[in-house]
Amino acid sequence: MEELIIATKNKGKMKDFRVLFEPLGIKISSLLDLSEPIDDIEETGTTFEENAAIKAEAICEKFNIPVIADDSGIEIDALNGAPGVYSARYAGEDKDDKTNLEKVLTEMQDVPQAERTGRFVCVLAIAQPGQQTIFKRGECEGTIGYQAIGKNGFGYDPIFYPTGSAKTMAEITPDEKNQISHRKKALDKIENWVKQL
Ligand SMILES: O=c1[nH]c(=O)c2ncn([C@@H]3O[C@H](COP(=O)(O)OP(=O)(O)OP(=O)(O)O)[C@@H](O)[C@H]3O)c2[nH]1
Ligand SMILES: [Mg+2]
Repeated sequence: MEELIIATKNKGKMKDFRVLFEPLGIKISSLLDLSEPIDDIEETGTTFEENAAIKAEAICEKFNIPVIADDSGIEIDALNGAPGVYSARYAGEDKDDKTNLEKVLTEMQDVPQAERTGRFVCVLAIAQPGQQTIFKRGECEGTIGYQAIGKNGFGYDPIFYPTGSAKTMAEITPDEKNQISHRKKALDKIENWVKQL
């Protein structure tokens, strides 16, 4: 197989995927790497599965080749599961990582440590011409900090402490993140599919 398209415009996700796909010897391209510009795909679903399917199927139909899409986010128990599927747009349609995490920190400022639990969720959808879309889910449990710490990663990584870690997801290295992340766990479940491409 020459290359696999990941139906995303998120550069942070693509960095994760490059680390994850490298050992498999597979070249991946995002929607930003293609020779023609791709219109934004509206995420009208209310679940990670629905949105991942919308993205994967739209691009699979367009190019008639296998496509993976990632729909992901952070679920915070004290916020009844928010931001959830709205993680990218939590503070507005301009999808700004910093204002998103600042909104969460403000909403969480009076929540005690014991109630600051949450998880990252990643659902991968695999769309293939003429076949039913396949879904795989990975989750990474942790707690929400009181301030943003660390420069690595993206999104909510600077406020997320994976269970058992004294460092945020943005303080650990990309390799360390990709051993424990929701994205890695979901990808592990499709490794055999990817290898047979
Ligand atoms: O700290 C984080 N570490 C992660 O590992 C992570 N994975 C997802 N997220 C958050 O969830 C949104 C996804 O929303 P999303 O799946 O709709 O993606 P997106 O709109 O950014 O890009 P696309 O793939 O749709 O083109 C992202 O923007 C982030 O805010 C993460 N935050
Ligand atoms: Mg999106």
